[in-house]
Amino acid sequence: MEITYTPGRSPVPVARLRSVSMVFADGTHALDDISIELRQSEFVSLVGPSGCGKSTVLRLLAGFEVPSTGAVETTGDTVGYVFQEPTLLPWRTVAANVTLPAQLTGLPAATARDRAGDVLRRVGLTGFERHRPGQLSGGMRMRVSIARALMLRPRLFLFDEPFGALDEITRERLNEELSSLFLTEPFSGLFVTHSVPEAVFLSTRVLVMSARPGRIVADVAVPFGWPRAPGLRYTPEFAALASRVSTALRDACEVTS
Ligand SMILES: Nc1ncnc2c1ncn2[C@@H]1O[C@H](COP(=O)(O)OP(=O)(O)OP(=O)(O)O)[C@@H](O)[C@H]1O
Repeated sequence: MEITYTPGRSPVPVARLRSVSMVFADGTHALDDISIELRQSEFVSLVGPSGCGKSTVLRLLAGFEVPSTGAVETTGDTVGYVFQEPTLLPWRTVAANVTLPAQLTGLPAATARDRAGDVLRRVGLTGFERHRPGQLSGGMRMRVSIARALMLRPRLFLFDEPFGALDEITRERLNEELSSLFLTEPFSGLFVTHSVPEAVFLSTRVLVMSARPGRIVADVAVPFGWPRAPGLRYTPEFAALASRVSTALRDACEVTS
């Protein structure tokens, strides 16, 4: 595999939250003075207790929400968003689901077809173009969802716990595929997960959030090289780093509970 850059080493910011607090209309205080910077070619995971505001961070970066105080800054480039549910249209084929964003943005049909073939190949779904979502496994449906997001060539890719509902083996395989994709596509990723091993395996950096209202309580660099072999998970270095993240997470839960 050809790596065209050094993951995590660029100083160029692609997205920032600056001292952001978020209080919803019903008074729920979701985020408290949170600052996050995501740089080019970084893949950052966000872990934290349930309800601490992880999805809110993604929604702010996507522009779906406006902060109560503070600033959200992005480059304005295309954003890809992958949700926990694949959210596919059941009556459309795989190819027709994947080309939907291209249709909605007015990409010429021939370009969309070519690009769909390319992104489906990248997620290992060549040959399934004519299948409907109901004929696919959960992991395959999630691959379609990722392929659909790739269609618009996002520079900023936001993942809201996309593999949480999958079995362990499928999840690990998709982690490996996503990490390969990260090396060949020019996006910066912010990945929400409840799984510490998943966060460490995928990331150049892991951010740990406190319980609500969410704050960043730890910023752990992941120094492992790329590409990442599946066996990395069984090394003492991996276990030590996962343990650091888990400890920070446990401390974060205990401080506020
Ligand atoms: N539109 C909204 N109005 C009111 N409260 C909201 C709204 N959206 C989210 N919240 C609340 O804000 C808090 C943070 O929600 P968020 O979904 O960001 O947490 P999360 O860390 O992603 O949770 P989980 O890990 O369980 O998915 C929660 O208490 C949630 O109930």
